[in-house]
Amino acid sequence: MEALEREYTTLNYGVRSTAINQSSGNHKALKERRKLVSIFQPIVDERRERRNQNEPTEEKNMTDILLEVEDENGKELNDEEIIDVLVMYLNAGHESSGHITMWDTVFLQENPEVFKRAKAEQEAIVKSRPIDQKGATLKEIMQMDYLSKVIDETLCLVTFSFVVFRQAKADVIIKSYTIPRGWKVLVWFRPVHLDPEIYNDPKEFNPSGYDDLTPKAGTFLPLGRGGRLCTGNDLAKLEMSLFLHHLFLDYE
Ligand code: HEM
Repeated sequence: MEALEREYTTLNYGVRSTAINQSSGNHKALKERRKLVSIFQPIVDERRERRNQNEPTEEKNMTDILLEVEDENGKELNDEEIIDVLVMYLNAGHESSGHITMWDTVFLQENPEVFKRAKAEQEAIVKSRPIDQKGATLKEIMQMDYLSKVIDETLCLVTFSFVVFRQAKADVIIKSYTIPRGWKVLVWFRPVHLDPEIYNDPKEFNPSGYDDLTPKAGTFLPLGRGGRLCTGNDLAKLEMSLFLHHLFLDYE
């Protein structure tokens, strides 16, 4: 696991950098990616072999499912495609929520009033819980209104995925500038979240700012938008809520 984390760290440093030369972050990231592929390949080989031999597996995992899927013409994924999905999911699903949770704890520590209010909400939820209930339920998580705002504010302030890549499918005109069809575009999310015309005091950590706010389309982007919206957005929020729920209740 530690070795995987090291490879991912280098990959992440270079993933949004420009391919300038052999010592650039981008070049190193591609090198680390090849290492990750070589870590995943034997896993895919082993699972494929089991499948070919019809060997029962104790537990079906994501690799097994990816080996099974077919498109509308019955075409299966090849090894490269399967490994691509595995590399991407581990990265997208692990680093991001861990990072934001870390920032949640930092902002909560720096803002004792917010901490107090968020803790009180959790304590109230637990108070009205049946005595024999173990752990938080989904219904309770839906009631964590203030905690949800704490997480949204952290997501916004940090904007972990600060930029995404797109390619213009047609000529696009924005404020008299033309982005020609086929051009690659970097879409910067962070300046949107830090724009004082959209958010009051955007650099302040203020979860209550969401009390009466219905963000206008395209102004809340920490989890992306449109067809490529983060597939793990609900899972990420669930993970972060559960972590903070236990942090508030079990630690001083
Ligand atoms: C706080 C946590 C997270 C943040 C901030 C985050 C952010 C994002 C953003 C901004 C995108 C859009 C990228 C783009 O438009 O090109 C994205 C896509 C994606 N995320 Fe997340 N994510 C988080 C957690 C997760 C988790 C937990 C998973 C999976 C378990 C996940 C899986 C994915 C996948 C698969 C995509 C690609 C979707 C596609 O291109 O169709 N993410 N994420």
